[in-house]
Amino acid sequence: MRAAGLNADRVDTGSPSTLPAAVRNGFYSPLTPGGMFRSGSYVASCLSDLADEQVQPNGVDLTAAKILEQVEPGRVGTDGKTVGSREPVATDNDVFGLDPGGYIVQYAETIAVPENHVGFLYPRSTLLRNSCMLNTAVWDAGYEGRGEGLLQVHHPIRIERGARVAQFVLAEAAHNGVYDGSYQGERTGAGAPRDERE
Ligand SMILES: O=c1ccn([C@H]2C[C@H](O)[C@@H](COP(=O)(O)OP(=O)(O)OP(=O)(O)O)O2)c(=O)[nH]1
Repeated sequence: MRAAGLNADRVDTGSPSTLPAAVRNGFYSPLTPGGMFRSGSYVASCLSDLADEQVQPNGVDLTAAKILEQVEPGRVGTDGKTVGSREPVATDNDVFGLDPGGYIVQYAETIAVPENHVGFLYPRSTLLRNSCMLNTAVWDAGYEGRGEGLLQVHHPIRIERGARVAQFVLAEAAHNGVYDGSYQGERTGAGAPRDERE
């Protein structure tokens, strides 16, 4: 990620020099409060377009709006990156029939990660129990958008559009600045469809 407005949250640990450099330099303290995971209702307050059944004890379930298949190579370089083009997987009666392979899932919900927090996403265990996995990255403080994940299918599966596939959780966290990267505001623009369910 890229961070805007660097605002180092240093802590005075008073730690002896035998501690790791990150602790000595004040960037991390085992005594720093934080790392506390928030309740499902708190997480729900940071998301829009939710149904009651999506709010779980420790987080909020996200639904699959669209599933895509990558058709052109992407690029990750030292000077930037590009995402290769993808094409939507067709549905049959609103069901994605997926053969083994890698797919991109676009979530229906808009997430706004509040300051002093970091987000993590986990697959619904039913995916794992069906030989599928959802791979995810870090959700930065200040990010807002409808994100994406990598769905690995190791055995054919049928996923209905709008079905719950993942759970998003929020933990309190110190951070340096807020998210200001290229994915800020993705799929939320005015004039864009409310979501991509149709
Ligand atoms: O599984 C995930 C994890 C994160 N995000 C969102 C939230 C995160 O804040 C944003 C950017 O992620 P990251 O910082 O990893 O992107 P990058 O590859 O470093 O690109 P950039 O520097 O343009 O942000 O994407 C997702 O959509 N899916």
